[in-house]
Amino acid sequence: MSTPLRVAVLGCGVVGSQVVRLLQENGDDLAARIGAPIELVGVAVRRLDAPRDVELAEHLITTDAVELVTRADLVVEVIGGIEPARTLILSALENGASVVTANKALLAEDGATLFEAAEKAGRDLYYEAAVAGAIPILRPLRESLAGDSITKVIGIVNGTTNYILDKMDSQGSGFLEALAEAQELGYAEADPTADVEGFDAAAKAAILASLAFHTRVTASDVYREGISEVTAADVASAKAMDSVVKLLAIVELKGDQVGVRVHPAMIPRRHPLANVREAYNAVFVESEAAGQLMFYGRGAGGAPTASAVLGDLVTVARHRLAGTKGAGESAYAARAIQPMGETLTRYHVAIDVDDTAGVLATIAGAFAEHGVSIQTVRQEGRDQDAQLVVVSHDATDAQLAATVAHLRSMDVVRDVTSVMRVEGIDA
Ligand SMILES: NC(=O)c1ccc[n+]([C@@H]2O[C@H](COP(=O)([O-])OP(=O)(O)OC[C@H]3O[C@@H](n4cnc5c(N)ncnc54)[C@H](O)[C@@H]3O)[C@@H](O)[C@H]2O)c1
Ligand SMILES: N[C@@H](CCO)C(=O)O
Ligand code: NA
Repeated sequence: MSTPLRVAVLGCGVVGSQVVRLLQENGDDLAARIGAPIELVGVAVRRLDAPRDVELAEHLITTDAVELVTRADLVVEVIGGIEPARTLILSALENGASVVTANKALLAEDGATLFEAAEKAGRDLYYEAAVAGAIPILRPLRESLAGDSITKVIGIVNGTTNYILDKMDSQGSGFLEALAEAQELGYAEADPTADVEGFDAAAKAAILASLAFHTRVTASDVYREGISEVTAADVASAKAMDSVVKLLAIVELKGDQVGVRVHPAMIPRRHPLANVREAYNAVFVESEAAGQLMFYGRGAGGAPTASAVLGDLVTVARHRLAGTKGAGESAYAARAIQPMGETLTRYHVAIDVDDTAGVLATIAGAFAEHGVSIQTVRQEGRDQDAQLVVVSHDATDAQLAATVAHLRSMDVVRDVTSVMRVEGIDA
């Protein structure tokens, strides 16, 4: 066998500790699969005395990540966040190391700098763990589907928010209670705002859009709404329509433009994404020749994420041994981003109205005034007032937003109790 490949792991938290565990437990198999032994030369941590979920020889632990990357052939970055992760990855590449990272926040903010550095260094930068954890989705987009034309990717790509929405739907749990459980289980980001407000899903949407459409999409290009405004009333309203609320990431090709958005949406319970429970993720891909493909599995958690990291590590190690590297960034198409206002969406709107003659026609008139056609209306009478639940046909997001603003200003409208986009039913 060849001389050992030296591996440095940066960060020993939820994911890092599982990467270290698998490296230590599966060393012989990994060596056989790669064709060279893997030698763990160090694990960079923030604090030497912090409790860790993995047994680790003391001489391997260091707080000097900068020094550690200078003595590794393969660097695994699982610290997260922008700095010092970016500087460490750049310095690893400059030193000739191949890099594996799970850091979607960094890739979505400044992937271009990292990809250019990897290209310049002639080294690999792999990041399967960054999107949908254990699910192989980036490699299928980069490699298996490289000969096809992808038209749309729609997915549940954040485990924490899916866990919260699932518990609200199935157990009537409160938002904060479900979030605390998701944090306890290791699904949430260090700052769970990234999950709850959709930043994490938006970073993943940017990465998916870049790969699917061969263009550069950054986190700031993504239209983003999180789930902090989703109420028990929204969840109940969805239930009444035999639907569920999910946080969706949707990236699609619209002519020459790329639509890229993250927001909660109601989807019918019969839709396959409706059955994605707890912290599971699922991603649908539609492409011209292959048609529809679905990827499903654990999108968060230490061991599942470490599985994707190790898969990349084996790949980049094999490349090192063969004196080659994988394909770099493919951004030749340079597409513009479609403004959210021009995106075709559908709305579900629940409205408390005065139960008087002609109210239905008045409400329908408001939709018509903004050019929005109605698909269904359900009315429930309740003493002096009534609730109307309207589901629109496809209209631009701008038309729908204007309709809701108009409804809110009307005398017959007591309250607009739920507004949510609808996905997954035929227009
Ligand atoms: N947890 C998941 O389910 C999951 C899934 C996919 C991707 N990720 C990504 O993996 C990365 C790590 O996530 P995590 O959940 O393990 O986070 P974590 O907070 O549990 O672990 C990060 C660790 O890095 C350490 N650290 C911070 N600064 C450091 C420094 N300068 N040097 C060395 N160590 C330092 C922290 O002390 C912490 O232990 C993030 O990019 C995250 O987005 C996480
Ligand atoms: N915090 C993320 C981790 C996986 O990327 C989630 O909940 O999905
Ligand atoms: Na993945």
